[in-house]
Amino acid sequence: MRPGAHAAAAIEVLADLEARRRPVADALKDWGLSHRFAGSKDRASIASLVYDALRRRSSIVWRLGAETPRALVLGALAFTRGLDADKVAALFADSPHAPDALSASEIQALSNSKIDDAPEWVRGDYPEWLDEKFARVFGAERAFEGEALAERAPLDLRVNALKGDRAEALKELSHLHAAPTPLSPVGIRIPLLADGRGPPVQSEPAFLHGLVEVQDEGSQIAALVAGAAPGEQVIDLCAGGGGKTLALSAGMANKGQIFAYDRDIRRLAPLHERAQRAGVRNLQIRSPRGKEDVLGDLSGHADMVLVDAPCTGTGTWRRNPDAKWRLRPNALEARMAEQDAVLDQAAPLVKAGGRLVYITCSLLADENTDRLAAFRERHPGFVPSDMHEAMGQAGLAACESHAAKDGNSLLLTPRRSGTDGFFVAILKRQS
Ligand SMILES: C[S@@+](CC[C@H](N)C(=O)[O-])C[C@H]1O[C@@H](n2cnc3c(N)ncnc32)[C@H](O)[C@@H]1O
Repeated sequence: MRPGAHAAAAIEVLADLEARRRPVADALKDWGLSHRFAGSKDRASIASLVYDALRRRSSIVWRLGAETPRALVLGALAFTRGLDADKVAALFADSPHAPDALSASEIQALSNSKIDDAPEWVRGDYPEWLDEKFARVFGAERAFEGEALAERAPLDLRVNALKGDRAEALKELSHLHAAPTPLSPVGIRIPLLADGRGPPVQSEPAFLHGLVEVQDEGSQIAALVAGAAPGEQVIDLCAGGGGKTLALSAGMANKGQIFAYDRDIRRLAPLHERAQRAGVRNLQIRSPRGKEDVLGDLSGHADMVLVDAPCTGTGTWRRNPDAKWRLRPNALEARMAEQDAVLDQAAPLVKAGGRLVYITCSLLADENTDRLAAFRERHPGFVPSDMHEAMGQAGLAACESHAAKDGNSLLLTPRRSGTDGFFVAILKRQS
């Protein structure tokens, strides 16, 4: 397929998304199934164009004065790929399967559009209803934070200390131009391919024998700050597929015990095989069993309970650009209620003197500092720990500038730390 045909296909996929309001991955998959002549490179190019269009949706609509799938693709080519109007016009004329030729008004819009006087939510490419919430956290910087959230995310790996060290992993992955990440001492970054995809690291021997795992640097930092130490009793209450569980186990050098739980047994399922590959030997997976309290025996038992809470995922929009346009106020309300519930569930599991680590991949204060303040009113025996101290102990002195002014939490963002957005706070149980 020629690039013009890729553009036409991207327009089709965006039209399907608009008509059926569903995740972009589903729409792309269906397109692939009904166009079997398209090879994997074609499908990757089409997906990359669709994702770029979604990343910049509101600024493209503002610049081109149209909200059609065609306008989104034109805007993605011009404003994220830097093609001038003549190059876009040539691309639209390069194949019989390309979209219709550019009109004079489209050429003019691509050549002259300006964005400087647009409101923050347009420049920052996030939904208008979130502007007030972004302003609360980022003030006058919010459009810049939004812009960074609209960039492509890097491909990061975590080196598994149970299997080897970073120097070894860098050597094994040198053909992929692997380099250390700037902040996490166990992080490796792999450059993306030209079409925005990462190379297939999951087929690399280093991955297959458990030396590396795919994990964003922000997620690595959140797990490192939690500071699971050898010999501790740790409960990972929202373990999901176990990204943080595996990182905690590596920090514990397989000594002590981790109990991994998630209320959704399907999410936990991959952890069994991942833990085996990673050489984890101190893990008990506590799968939910109907109404049975499978953590009942652990009341007051844990040195640490990690709550990697369900959230809106606003910090991960670089990886899921369609999610930002699908997010609605009622979904935020639902996540907040879940966060309160899971924090209440965590509290009695922590032993006196132990800690509760609260993590989200959201940037919204409603899901972060507000939830902690509400929790502390319900559970006055928990007090905030100093994040500077936690980061120092975790070998993350380079992250200290990302601590909140009061030192009680940490906020990472693509703009500030070059990672996905993560919020972390540690509460100590006094009584
Ligand atoms: C952000 S995801 C966890 C990601 C995972 N920790 C990782 O690093 O890969 C949040 C998880 O919380 C789970 N969850 C939501 N409410 C819960 C609850 N009340 N108890 C336990 N798990 C819950 C969801 O099923 C979801 O898997």
